[in-house]
Amino acid sequence: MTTLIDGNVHAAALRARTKARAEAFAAHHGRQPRLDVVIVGDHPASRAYVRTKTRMAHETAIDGRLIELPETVTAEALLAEIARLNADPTVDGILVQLPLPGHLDGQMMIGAIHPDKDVDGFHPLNVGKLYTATKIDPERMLIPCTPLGSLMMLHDTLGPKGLAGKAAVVVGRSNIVGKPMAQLLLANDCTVTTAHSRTGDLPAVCREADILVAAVGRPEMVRGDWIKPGAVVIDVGINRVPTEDGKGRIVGDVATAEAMGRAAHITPVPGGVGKMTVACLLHNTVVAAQARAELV
Ligand SMILES: NC(=O)C1=CN([C@@H]2O[C@H](COP(=O)(O)OP(=O)(O)OC[C@H]3O[C@@H](n4cnc5c(N)ncnc54)[C@H](OP(=O)(O)O)[C@@H]3O)[C@@H](O)[C@H]2O)C=CC1
Ligand SMILES: Nc1nc(=O)c2c([nH]1)NC[C@@H]1CN(c3ccc(C(=O)N[C@@H](CCC(=O)O)C(=O)O)cc3)C=[N+]21
Ligand SMILES: [Mg+2]
Repeated sequence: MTTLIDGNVHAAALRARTKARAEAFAAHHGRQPRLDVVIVGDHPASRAYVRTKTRMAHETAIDGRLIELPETVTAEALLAEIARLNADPTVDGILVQLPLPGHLDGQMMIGAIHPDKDVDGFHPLNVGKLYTATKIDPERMLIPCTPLGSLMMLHDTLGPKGLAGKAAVVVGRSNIVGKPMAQLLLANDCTVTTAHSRTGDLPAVCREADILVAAVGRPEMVRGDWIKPGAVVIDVGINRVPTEDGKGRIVGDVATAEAMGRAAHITPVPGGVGKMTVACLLHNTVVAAQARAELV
């Protein structure tokens, strides 16, 4: 028997707790926590994601704003926009949607965001804190949203001590998902393997995993027989694949139908990790707002 880990349920619970905190913040400070999302260009999928983020913010008593810049914006103009948001005391969280157009350096833009407002947890200072922390505390650190959401679902599924000693395999080593995910699992006492495109015999590596996280960006690459019976599978992938009716549909990086009956628990796509990513972004916004309010 395989159970689905319902991202909608987990995300709704986290958003409810976050909303209560956001309302308490507003009652105390006379303004809502504020999140500014910067999007460059008009890639349709990116547009859809950022709209979800600002809509969910409003439903969570957070002042979510969208700043839309043209595809042709210069690095200087984008840096000036980030500097303006850094200097505005009513802005608690800044997110620059990635990827950026080719003429802009994403790492440079992330480095320009004030670390206290870096609700993605991508700034080198926050990355360094995550890397060196002996205790992961999502109340005191800005942790990348997708790995944090995945970790929260693992905690809820396996129990607070349920990760210790488990063999965890993360497929993918990006700075936004794979690497911070491996770091969180390590901090939770898993024995962690990070696999990537140069890994030899990836199916054999995956078969060792008690906890398998797929963050690759290849539709249904992880087959059912790569999954150790009884494993917990976190499917981070969001892949749009064509369908006969021309509308297309979203699938993950795991062949979910094949995993059924093999995995103990698996996150569906859609309705899994993605929902927690957005909820964690709102959580981080309130954490950032509270931390900044303590500073003044
Ligand atoms: N649900 C959510 O909230 C989110 C979902 N996503 C989705 O997660 C997926 C991964 O995103 P992201 O980390 O940004 O992607 P990247 O493209 O930045 O990284 C993909 C990683 O997968 C590895 N990889 C690629 N092909 C293979 C292969 N054949 N075998 C083994 N490893 C491989 C790459 O290895 P190498 O380093 O060697 O090139 C790389 O490390 C995407 O589908 C993305 O849309 C992303 C963010 C949030
Ligand atoms: N600076 C930055 N921070 C990010 O966190 C960031 C980013 N850039 N660039 C793109 C990726 C991708 N990402 C997702 C967020 C929500 C869903 C999501 O809500 N998914 C839903 C719906 C999926 C759908 O229907 O498209 C689900 O999985 O159920 C997915 C993916 C955040 N990212
Ligand atoms: Mg994120």
